[in-house]
Amino acid sequence: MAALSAANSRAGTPSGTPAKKKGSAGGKVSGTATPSKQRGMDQQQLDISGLNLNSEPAAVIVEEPPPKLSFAREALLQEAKRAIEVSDRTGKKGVSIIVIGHVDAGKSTLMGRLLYDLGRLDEKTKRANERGSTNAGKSSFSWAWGLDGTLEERERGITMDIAMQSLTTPHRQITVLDAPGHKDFIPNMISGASQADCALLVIDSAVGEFESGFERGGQTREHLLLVRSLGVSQVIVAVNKLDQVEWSKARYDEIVGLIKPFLLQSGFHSSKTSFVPVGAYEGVNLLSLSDGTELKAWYSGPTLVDLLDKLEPPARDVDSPLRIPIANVFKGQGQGAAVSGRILSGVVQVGEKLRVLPGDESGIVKSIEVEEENVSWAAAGSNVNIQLTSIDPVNLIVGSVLCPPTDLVPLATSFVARVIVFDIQVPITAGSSIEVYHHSRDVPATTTKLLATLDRSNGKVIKANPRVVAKGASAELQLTLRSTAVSGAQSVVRGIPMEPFSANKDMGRILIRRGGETIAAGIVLEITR
Ligand SMILES: Nc1nc2c(ncn2[C@@H]2O[C@H](COP(=O)(O)OP(=O)(O)OP(=O)(O)O)[C@@H](O)[C@H]2O)c(=O)[nH]1
Repeated sequence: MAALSAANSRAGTPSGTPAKKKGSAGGKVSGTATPSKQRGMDQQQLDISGLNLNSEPAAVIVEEPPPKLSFAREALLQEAKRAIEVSDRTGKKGVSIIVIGHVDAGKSTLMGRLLYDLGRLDEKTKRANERGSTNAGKSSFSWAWGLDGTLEERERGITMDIAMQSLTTPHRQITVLDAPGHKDFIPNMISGASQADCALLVIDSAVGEFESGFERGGQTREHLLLVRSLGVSQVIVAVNKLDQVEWSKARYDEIVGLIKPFLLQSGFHSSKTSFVPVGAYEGVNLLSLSDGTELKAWYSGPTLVDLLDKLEPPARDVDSPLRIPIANVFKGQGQGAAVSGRILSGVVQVGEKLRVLPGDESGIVKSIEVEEENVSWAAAGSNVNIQLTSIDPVNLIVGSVLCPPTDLVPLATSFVARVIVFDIQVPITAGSSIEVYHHSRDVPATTTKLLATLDRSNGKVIKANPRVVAKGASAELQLTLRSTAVSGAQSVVRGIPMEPFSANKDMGRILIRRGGETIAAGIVLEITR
């Protein structure tokens, strides 16, 4: 977990020649804290830098000459396509997964144990985590400590933000985003899900626990709906803690029987869903079934790693203009800053000038890091850390989008969206106050018009200008952003950099929340202002 500590490493997807292999602790780059250093950073400092509230007077900036471009645009595209083709044919394919599930289902334990079994967590750290968690009276959380890095997360025994790790299976290089299960942290989970290709849903099979996670208000359903709405189409369901139900096949079958129809209803294709029985704490059926005597009596299917190893890598939209929504900002002393995020489309190279939207500022790419390695370029589908120079860090904000100065993302303050309404109790009416989520950005908005309710199967209008939109409906809504200015301040609405779904799928998805509850998800049809 430990979200702000993010970026232990990033998805291994085609990118330029590694310039330098770095140690996992990362190094200091030109006096700026690199993302991999963030784990050790003071929490308050991180929060402040994320919010851009730093009131320190600006330091005198001595400009270093910006790096030069290595490739002309066409040559870069050719190089990227060639490298992707070679990597797909011969190398390990890169995929990003988000680990989701109800609070305490065992997500961090499962990932901590898997990292250990795959050799990514060394014996010394494992023992330190065992000692630390035992001393804190939380010995059952020792595996989770591998991911739950902040003091508060360890004290509370819950994940609060997205932690990022990478692991390698025989044919895949996997970036793992461990999402918080607690409902208060759903916005962090939304930000993580928009960087993922696949989901790993962890279910607690204990009697009563599965039920409370799956019933209305539980996070199992909400997480599944959210990730599907954000474009994730593959899901592996790990039915965990089977040791607590004596490895009962009947219980496993019961859970699979209830989750399967829900996955289909939520829009997952059955060929892209799989189920696996596991015991995360003991490491049963993660890498092998060898310790699972009771499980072996009735299960001989794939292990979790077998399933991870078959995940389909994302389609890479290399030809479209570059789009990188900023998921995290890491500021250090002096000029520039590092940002992390997923390249949704296009290719980026060192030396390139990038515009930050919203706003008028541009920066120059000083370095790019993918999977703990500095590379000269990176393409769509990669999760990157980018060091930007020639820009005041105050202009780098979580939720902004990096793009080429010649191909700007439209800034929307009012738009039409087609949405699916979740299982809500109070229907949506015109003039309702809501919040729009787009990647890592959330902005207050109003449902200015209810344009139509639609038939979910064929998209035909059922009723134009309906008075309300109720649960389960599909509808077209006009949404308008509201100002976040406090009273007395000048009211300025900062637009969201977004594109219609027809132009760029990943830039055209939104979620709508109200009062801490996700009420609808949808796609942007048209930007009206
Ligand atoms: N018996 C048993 N307990 C487990 C297993 N896996 C996890 N646990 C326990 O479940 C509790 C919660 O585990 P976490 O890994 O923190 O759960 P989580 O889903 O990451 O929690 P949040 O991120 O806060 O939602 C801990 O006490 C774990 O030891 C398992 O296979 N068997």
